Amino acid sequence: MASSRIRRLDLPSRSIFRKAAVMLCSLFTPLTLLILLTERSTLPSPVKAFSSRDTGLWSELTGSRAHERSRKVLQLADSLTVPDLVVSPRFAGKISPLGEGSRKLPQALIIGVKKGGTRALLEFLRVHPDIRAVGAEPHFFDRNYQNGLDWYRDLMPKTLEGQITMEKTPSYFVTREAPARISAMSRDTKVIVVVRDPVTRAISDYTQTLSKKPDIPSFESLTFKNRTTGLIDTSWSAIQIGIYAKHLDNWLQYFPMDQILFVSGERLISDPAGELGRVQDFLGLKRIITDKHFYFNQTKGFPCLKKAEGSSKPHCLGKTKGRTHPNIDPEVVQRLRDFYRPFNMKFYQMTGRFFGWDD
Ligand SMILES: Nc1ncnc2c1ncn2[C@@H]1O[C@H](COP(=O)(O)OS(=O)(=O)O)[C@@H](OP(=O)(O)O)[C@H]1O
Repeated sequence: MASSRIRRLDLPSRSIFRKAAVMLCSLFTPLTLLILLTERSTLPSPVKAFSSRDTGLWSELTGSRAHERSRKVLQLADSLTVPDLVVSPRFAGKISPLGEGSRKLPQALIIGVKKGGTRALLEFLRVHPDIRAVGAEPHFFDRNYQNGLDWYRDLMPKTLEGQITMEKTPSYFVTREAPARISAMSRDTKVIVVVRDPVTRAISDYTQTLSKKPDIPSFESLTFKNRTTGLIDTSWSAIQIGIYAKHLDNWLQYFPMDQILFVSGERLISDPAGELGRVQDFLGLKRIITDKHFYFNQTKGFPCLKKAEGSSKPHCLGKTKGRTHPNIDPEVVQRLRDFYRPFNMKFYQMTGRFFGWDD
């Protein structure tokens, strides 16, 4: 009797529990999916798989019907990596993992230079709770401008008031039309340029191309128009990009010097916290990223993050960052040093900062 009473009492209570469980599941499943899909990630490597330079994807995507598709690819590239579910304690209550806030056009851009250390700077900056950045390179102001500002805005992560939206595309610095276009978006845009010794930058650039096309001619033969006369081929992009003073001249037609920050690519490696301090000041942010965030990884040979954004694990940049460079004929290196010296001097004068590439 007792047992049959228990069974009678049990049946309705079990069904109530089952109903409650089903209700909870149906509530939490879409919620979890929403959280996973809403926000973006931190790790650069899968994102880089979509980089136009790496895959030639953009040439496929630039047709008129293709821009919606390309926007989706960039958004997918961002959502492919680890979702940003860990909310900084400082931000608890301010950030909503449900994706509150709105997408805004960037207020600050890392515009260059290619192989200067732009990925390291962006990854380090993303640790700051007041910075939200796109992981992939949108190439809006050079290759995708025809897609329009709404397309561009749609690529951006959602931000709350006070947060800064950022992206990095290193080719902007050498794109003639970029400063006018960025100024047309907003005259107040802050731009950051990571610069590195133009000779090592050129070798780094060549190393990247060589890794994709092992059959290209040697660095030495590409450097010269005529090896006997020693005439440098300034039309080779690896050389051209390093004439910083010339590119900067173009930017100064549209932006005052106090809206442009130059980060030393060398110091970003030897003293990341010091350079990050300057960047945070420039962006008007509290100095939250300090030397406590970095450690030097002996195996990698570079500073790495003790904790990446949205993660509790140490994080170094991927294998394509910090490659071993081929040995270049020292005479060619010297010739390049002589070639760049006057342009470097002009650049130091223009920026008011001595970068020490000509010691
Ligand atoms: N912390 C850290 N870890 C790894 N690599 C670092 C770091 N800081 C700066 N660098 C230097 O960044 C160089 C690559 O520059 P970019 O990220 O601007 O390259 S790219 O234009 O986006 O392809 C890359 O150039 P290479 O050494 O020639 O590979 C690095 O020297």
